[in-house]
Amino acid sequence: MPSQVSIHPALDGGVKAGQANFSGGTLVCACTDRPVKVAISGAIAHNHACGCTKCWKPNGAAFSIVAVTAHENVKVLENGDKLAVVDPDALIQRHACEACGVHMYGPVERDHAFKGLDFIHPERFQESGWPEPGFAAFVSSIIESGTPPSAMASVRSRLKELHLEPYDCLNPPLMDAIATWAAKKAGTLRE
Ligand SMILES: N[C@@H](CCC(=O)N[C@@H](CSCO)C(=O)NCC(=O)O)C(=O)O
Ligand SMILES: [Zn+2]
Ligand SMILES: [Zn+2]
Repeated sequence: MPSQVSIHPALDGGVKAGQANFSGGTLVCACTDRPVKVAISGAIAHNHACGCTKCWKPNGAAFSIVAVTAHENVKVLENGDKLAVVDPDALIQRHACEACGVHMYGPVERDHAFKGLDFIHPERFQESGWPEPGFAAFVSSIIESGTPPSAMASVRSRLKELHLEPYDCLNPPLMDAIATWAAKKAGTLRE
């Protein structure tokens, strides 16, 4: 039954619409003692559910909720000494709280279409109203974290029911942006 498949605790009851004019807030990790706090002073974009193994997910979630914001919007407010980069070789330099594991922000500093953007998890905002996820990315990747392949039809069906169109990479606008950047860099596209 599609409705029995769990996607993420914040989405399973239906995707709650956010506010289009949301202009940031404070991200807080899961620690009760000395929580890490990060200010986001601007809009977020491209919010999506992500099934990849690299994004932080709460316990029991098959998908993360992840969006981007401009790097200049990100400022560590409190307890930044608890942060460490999860994988220094990754494109996204995910800064995680070493005590609770929550990823607080992940800048892209490498020469890439996403350079200058930071990946963040809007569900960690202490404020409500963040724009809801609009699609599901890296859906097939949930198999890599243990979802049986036989469950994938139900998962995709449930994502569609939640109006989160499933893609096995990013959605077409983001894939087009990556390809456009690559083509311009290679000199095959000049417009
Ligand atoms: N199958 C792999 C996919 C990992 C992956 O490529 N993740 C994407 C999406 S993260 C948010 O949308 C990505 O861009 N990763 C770059 C990075 O992690 O630095 C898996 O599941 O591990
Ligand atoms: Zn923490
Ligand atoms: Zn991901």
